[in-house]
Amino acid sequence: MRKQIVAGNWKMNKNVQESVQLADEIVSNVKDLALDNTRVIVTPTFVNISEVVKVAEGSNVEVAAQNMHQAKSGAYTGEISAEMLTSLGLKTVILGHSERREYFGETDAILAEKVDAALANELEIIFCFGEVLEDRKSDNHFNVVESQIKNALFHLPVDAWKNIVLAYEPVWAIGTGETASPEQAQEMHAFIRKIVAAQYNAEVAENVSVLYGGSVNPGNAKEIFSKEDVDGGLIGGAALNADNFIALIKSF
Ligand SMILES: O=C[C@H](O)COP(=O)(O)O
Repeated sequence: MRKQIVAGNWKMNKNVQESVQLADEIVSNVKDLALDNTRVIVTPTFVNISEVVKVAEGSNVEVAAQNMHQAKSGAYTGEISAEMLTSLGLKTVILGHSERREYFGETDAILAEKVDAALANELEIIFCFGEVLEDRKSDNHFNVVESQIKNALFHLPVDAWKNIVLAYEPVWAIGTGETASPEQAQEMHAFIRKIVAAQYNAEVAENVSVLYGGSVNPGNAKEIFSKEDVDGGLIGGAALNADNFIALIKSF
């Protein structure tokens, strides 16, 4: 049975004290929840990961990274390798976020390399993709999503998929307050499962968790998460406040 996941992407927010405080509030609130089939993940910015790892140690809150470089090591000023993440005890990295694609020029080809580097280091990947508004308006959203997934992930062997989580994030819904309707999310998630099944098999498609991201908040999460093919969310703004984040975890 695939896992439900609530992952908070803190993006470039919170200094070290604020990160520790937020992590602390989340850890102490999540501690008493029965999370049989739900994973809770927080992703602080790189410089705050170590401190947040200390707070989350021994708890049911996982810490992940927002990005990594594809090279093993070397002259890549300002970058972080997969091995650096695993050396902190991390097990998961987000790749392909639309902000990385838009502001840092991450192409499908670069993302395929990052995917390979992460998996070579036994990191699980939360792989993000999603269409921009023009694609949605011109009814091109399924093609865009299919090509993003295909170009970065379909070269992988079947067994690599146990380390893949998919996150559909329509760009027009990120940080805008405008969410995809639960029906739009369900429609896309079902499509994603269909193309994964066609490329691999029904079991891979059934087992992969597919998260929705884009203006999820405590007011709309329940309805979105209740959809058959929606296995949770990748949360931005609402993950920066412990009460909101906890409410989302309780929304299944
Ligand atoms: O990674 C998270 C997404 O970009 C969603 O961000 P948001 O919840 O602020 O719209």
